[in-house]
Amino acid sequence: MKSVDAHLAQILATVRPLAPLELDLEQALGTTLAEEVSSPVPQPPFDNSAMDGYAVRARDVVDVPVTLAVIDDVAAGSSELRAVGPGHAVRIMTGAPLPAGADAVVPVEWTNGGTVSVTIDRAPVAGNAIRRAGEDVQAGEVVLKPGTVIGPAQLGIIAGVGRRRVLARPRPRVVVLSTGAELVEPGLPLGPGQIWDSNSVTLTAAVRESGAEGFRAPTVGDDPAAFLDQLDAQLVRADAIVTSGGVSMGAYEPVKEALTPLGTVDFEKVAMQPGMPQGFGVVGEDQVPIFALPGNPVSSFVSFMLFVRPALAKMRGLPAGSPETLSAQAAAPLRSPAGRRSFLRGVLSSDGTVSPVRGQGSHQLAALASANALIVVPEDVTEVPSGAVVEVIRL
Ligand SMILES: Nc1nc2c(c(=O)[nH]1)N[C@H]1C(S)=C(S)[C@@H](COP(=O)(O)OP(=O)(O)OC[C@H]3O[C@@H](n4cnc5c(N)ncnc54)[C@H](O)[C@@H]3O)O[C@H]1N2
Ligand code: MOO
Repeated sequence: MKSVDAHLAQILATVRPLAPLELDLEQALGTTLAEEVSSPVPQPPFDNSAMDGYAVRARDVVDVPVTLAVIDDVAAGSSELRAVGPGHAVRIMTGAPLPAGADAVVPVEWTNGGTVSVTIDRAPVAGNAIRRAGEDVQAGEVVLKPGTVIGPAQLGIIAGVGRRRVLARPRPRVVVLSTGAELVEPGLPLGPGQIWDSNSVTLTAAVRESGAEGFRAPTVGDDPAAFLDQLDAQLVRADAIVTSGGVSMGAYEPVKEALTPLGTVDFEKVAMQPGMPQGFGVVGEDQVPIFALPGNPVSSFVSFMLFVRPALAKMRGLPAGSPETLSAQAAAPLRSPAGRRSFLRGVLSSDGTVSPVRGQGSHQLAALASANALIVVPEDVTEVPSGAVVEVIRL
């Protein structure tokens, strides 16, 4: 059997980062920056007030209370400014440019709020409540580096330095395709022998949570030709395809039957539990990566976390590898089949212990939904005593 690490290594050697595109601000959230972004001007671009109050010369407000003549009123956005001379004050709002001559701002709370003259009863130090030009960023300074994921604050600084478009790797478009004649759309009634399709819902959500765009394609039955038709139809909008079901040893395995003759997708047994049967390769003219995951609900989800998620990270231009683990103490004894790496479903507590959930079958989706971690038991370990230290992957 192929090892988990060898399977991931093959996947990561195959998938490529998506080519960067010029994206509008509206499209850039969640994408990966592929250029340096710098500010053409200092930020703030000019000295300005940090508070609503009065711009003054600090040396005029040493002995308080003192009354000064209010010679002007400046709001944020004002451009015509009168200089502050001896005995003068200018009423100023937060963000408004500091008039020449002034070297301190007195918050309105320290005054009587006058508009013709103002009485100030607390002395400011020079520089009080002034935000200096360039205090955040110097002109030409780099504010974001390539490889940064653009979240809300990063998008904000891109806009804040005046950019409308940015060069970034887009979020991969991933089509999720469930197969199985027994599958019924959630919300519709079940007939005999049928179950509701949960895998495509889980996997599409997992795609989105991995920073990619997930599209849930219509489910196909057990017919390899119908599967290939659906695949063909979906390939036009896909940077990657994830399928579920139809990859094991049964009489009707549409994914395996349809893809094996192409010669570009391998179906193998990977030494893990759950998730042993795995298909991976490329399809179509553009050599789109395809992940043919096993149909058991827990198996497909665990496979996604171990193989698809790192691949999506690589496609996004981010560091990619095995999921991060942390150490925890097993709160109960654990069992694992010899020669396979187990990913048991567990609940990780804040006290650093992890308890396996009841129901470790690869069909037990409700048990998975009650877990917040996968407990990793190595290939050469079959029993873990209670209290032993184990590695866990947070879900
Ligand atoms: N003789 C063998 N039988 C099986 C083997 C084996 O090595 N030899 N491997 C087992 C393992 S391990 C797994 S995992 C499954 C994988 O099966 P398939 O990928 O072919 O998946 P299906 O047979 O289509 O379905 C398996 C199971 O999962 C349910 N399922 C499928 N799709 C969905 C969906 N979208 N939503 C919810 N549930 C789904 C399906 O009804 C089956 O119960 O094979 C074992 N058998
Ligand atoms: O390996 Mo299968 O994925 O256990 O259920």
